[in-house]
Amino acid sequence: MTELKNDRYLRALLKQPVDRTPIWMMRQAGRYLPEYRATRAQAGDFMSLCKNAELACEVTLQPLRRYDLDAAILFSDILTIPDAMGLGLYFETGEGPKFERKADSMAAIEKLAIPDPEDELGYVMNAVNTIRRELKGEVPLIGFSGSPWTLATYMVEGGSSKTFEKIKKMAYSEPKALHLLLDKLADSVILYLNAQVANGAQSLMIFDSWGGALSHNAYREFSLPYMQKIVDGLTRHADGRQVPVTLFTKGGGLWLEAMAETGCDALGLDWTVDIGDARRRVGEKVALQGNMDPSVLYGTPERIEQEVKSILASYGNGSGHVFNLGHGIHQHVDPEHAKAFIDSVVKHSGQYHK
Ligand SMILES: Cc1c2[nH]c(c1CCC(=O)O)Cc1[nH]c(c(CCC(=O)O)c1C)Cc1[nH]c(c(CCC(=O)O)c1C)Cc1[nH]c(c(C)c1CCC(=O)O)C2
Repeated sequence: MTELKNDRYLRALLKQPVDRTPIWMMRQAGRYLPEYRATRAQAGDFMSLCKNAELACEVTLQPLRRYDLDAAILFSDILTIPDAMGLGLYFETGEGPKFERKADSMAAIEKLAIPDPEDELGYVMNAVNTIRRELKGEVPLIGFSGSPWTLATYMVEGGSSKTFEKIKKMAYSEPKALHLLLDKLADSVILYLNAQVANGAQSLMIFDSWGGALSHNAYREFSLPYMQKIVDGLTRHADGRQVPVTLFTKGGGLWLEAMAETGCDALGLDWTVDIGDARRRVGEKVALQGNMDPSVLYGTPERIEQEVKSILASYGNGSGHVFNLGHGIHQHVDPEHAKAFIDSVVKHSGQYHK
């Protein structure tokens, strides 16, 4: 067990005192960085990059060499689980993820097996091990997974969707089939995340990227209960420390109180909520991560700094805030603007932790 040299990210998630607000960026290893594009070209395609532990480790570390980040995130994808279930994931340039086979009927869903994380997903565990070793205790490593609902959208639709027509049709006409799929996914995610912890992940995040597409009632039927099942099934301690769990429903601002009741440690916020209001609503129950609109990074460094100051002021004094973007960094952002963002958080957040 290596002592962490910088643990302010873990401390903030547990609302323990910190010297300044920690920061990391969703999709911090990605196409906005020229060194990422070079390593990806070397790997061939995106999934080959995920499956090569040395190269996945290299791209995980790239943003940490440039910026004062307080956490590393495993380089992988949420769609590894459906791929391991046999759906055949592939990426077509400019079109996002696609599956060769869909899970769009009771018959197809009944056939799906729960993947063994050390076997079909062994490449992810190799990456976790390699990254944890190469981080040398500098900052904690975040492991992650998609939420069952979000994974199911890709599996039923066969790829990305704007309307979620097929899965919503299933939700209202064949709810038993969808519940079976979500339940199998929750079981798969529990095994997968616990294996990530066993292999070295020090914190976990669940991406419910499409929970916000659901109605008020449907969110409580198809997304939240399965995240609850996951939270209940996770390993919460490793290496003598608590492993904090963050739930992020994009577009989930209306449901923060309900999410905070799951027993998770933190909630991710997109940019549609005011972080100070969110803090008042969830009280002492959970920490908050977020919530700058990634598009602000298209603005000037001065504009970025102004936005950072306003979010810090809205959260106010004390621990429990992990600074982040409200969603992944866009591919056409200037890496110097990402630097201005991170440097502003480092520069202005100390005053809230006196
Ligand atoms: C919905 C979702 C996916 N993947 C993920 C989510 C949840 C978060 C979110 O809401 O954005 C999660 C994800 N994907 C990736 C990470 C790596 C860690 C990080 O730096 O945050 C994480 C945490 C790498 C990636 N995952 C992907 C890339 C780009 C692939 C490339 O190099 O071409 C990266 C860096 C591919 C991917 N994978 C997925 C999409 C929609 C895409 C983009 C397709 C495109 O824009 O062409 C599914």
